[in-house]
Amino acid sequence: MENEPALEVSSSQPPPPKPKVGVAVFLLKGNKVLLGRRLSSVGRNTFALPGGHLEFGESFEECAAREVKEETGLEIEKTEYLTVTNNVFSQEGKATHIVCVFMRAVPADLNQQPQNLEPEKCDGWDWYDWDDLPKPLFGPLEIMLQHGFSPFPTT
Ligand SMILES: Nc1nc2c([nH]c(=O)n2[C@H]2C[C@H](O)[C@@H](COP(=O)(O)OP(=O)(O)OP(=O)(O)O)O2)c(=O)[nH]1
Ligand SMILES: [Mg+2]
Repeated sequence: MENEPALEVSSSQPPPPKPKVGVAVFLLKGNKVLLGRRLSSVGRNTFALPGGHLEFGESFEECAAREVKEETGLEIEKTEYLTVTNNVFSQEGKATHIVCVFMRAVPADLNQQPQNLEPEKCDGWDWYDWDDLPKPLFGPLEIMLQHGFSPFPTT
């Protein structure tokens, strides 16, 4: 058997950053959507959907259910894929690249109130009328809306 080429010993340079995969969930109740004001460094003080990063081996639906449960305590159902966006931005001098998968879902129990289970990341969750959304929205969300995106099913 031929010898494997010797592994190149890396120099002191850190490895280049890689894109991450985010999953964000339009949780819908009538004409309302669940939003919370972010306290995380990315998009601080802007209103965003519940969501987070895809874990190794997870489906988009599993990630959506896990993140919504971790952040709000709500169980979701009728989870469906909507769209994907490619977000490259610079935050506090740090380049960030996130491919974000947007899902929609409805709460399993319409009477269950969202809880703020990660208060270090979010100021609190509330339902907002689609026609009267709070400002400012998280950048990637704002751009989608400016392009006329709607998460509601067309029937
Ligand atoms: N939560 C959320 N993330 C979004 C939205 N739009 C969007 O592009 N993303 C992207 C950028 C976020 O940095 C990325 C991951 O979400 P996140 O920032 O809430 O992550 P997290 O700390 O809750 O998750 P984790 O690292 O603990 O898994 O998804 C949105 O409306 N809400
Ligand atoms: Mg999150």
